[in-house]
Amino acid sequence: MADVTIRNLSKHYGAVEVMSDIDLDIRSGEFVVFVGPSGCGKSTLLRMISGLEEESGGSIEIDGRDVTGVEPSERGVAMVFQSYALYPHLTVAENIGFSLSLARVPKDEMRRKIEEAANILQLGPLLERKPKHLSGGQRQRVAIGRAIVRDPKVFLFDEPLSNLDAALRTQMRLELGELHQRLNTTMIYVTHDQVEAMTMADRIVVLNGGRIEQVGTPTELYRAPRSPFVAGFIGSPKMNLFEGPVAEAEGAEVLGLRPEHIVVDATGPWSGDVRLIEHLGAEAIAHVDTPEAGRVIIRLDGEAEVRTGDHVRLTPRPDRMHRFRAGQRLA
Ligand SMILES: Nc1ncnc2c1ncn2[C@@H]1O[C@H](COP(=O)(O)OP(=O)(O)OP(=O)(O)O)[C@@H](O)[C@H]1O
Repeated sequence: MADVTIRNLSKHYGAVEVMSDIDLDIRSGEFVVFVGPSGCGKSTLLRMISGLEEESGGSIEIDGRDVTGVEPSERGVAMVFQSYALYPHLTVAENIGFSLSLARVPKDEMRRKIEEAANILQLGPLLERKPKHLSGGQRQRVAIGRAIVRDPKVFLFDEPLSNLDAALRTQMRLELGELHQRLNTTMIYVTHDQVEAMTMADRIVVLNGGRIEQVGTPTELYRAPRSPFVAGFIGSPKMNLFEGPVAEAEGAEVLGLRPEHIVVDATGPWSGDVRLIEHLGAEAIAHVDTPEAGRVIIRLDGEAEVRTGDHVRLTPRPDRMHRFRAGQRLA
């Protein structure tokens, strides 16, 4: 368990600054997810916390100790990579225990730690297998086991589920959530997938262009996105964003409505043609062309009697309207 405190952190490669002004307080035991589009800097930030990437400016504290410039192995962190990075010639047990054998941990203790990790991750029966005889999900568990035996103060995950199929990803999300509850250790997790962020995080850090856009719980980001960028990035399907009124001095407003806040209603003020419906079972997503607001996406009950080609009337819920100006949320 450890706090992670980041102050004024920056990173440049030569003359190119890819990250700046990063201030972040991660609390002990929190599950924090860094999310953002490709190239926003989430891996760079994680790698700076791990020590794999050198900080260009600012500081990082882990558990009250300034680790800026400290070697990765001395920071008390363990990282799990997307690629698993397992040794093909070693068994599951040897892979999990690799760092312990390097550290010359006594055999008994090593065996106990490997078994403990294997139990948590349900790898017990597979300990003597080589990685090539494991499924993708099992390999990822071995990579996590290797992190667990190191007893880190902070776990760092870099897109660990990206190579798994959709069903397995969902299952591993749950398993990681349970692992976090069980170990109660600070975990920092990088993903470009906002669904992963929403389902797993205690708090989400949204990054954009090397800066933090917003930090908050999934509900906070969903209910009160601070910028049109966060509004469009968090939530699936995306929030509908429209051009709003233009005030002479302040410029144009951007208005936003979530798909569930535009409802089909025979007396609604908007009208539109349904161009496409995506049926998801319990709900359906309709894409509707309206003269009033252009193409809007709405969320329907799965049993709603709406079909492609239908003409519908819609009511936007004014109480759920988000308003932004100059990239910032208006009260
Ligand atoms: N060694 C490097 N030299 C120059 N620029 C780099 C280097 N490594 C990363 N960058 C740049 O830094 C920025 C952040 O990269 P980073 O890998 O952290 O993004 P990311 O958000 O993790 O993206 P992705 O989801 O695609 O992995 C990018 O613009 C990238 O091109």
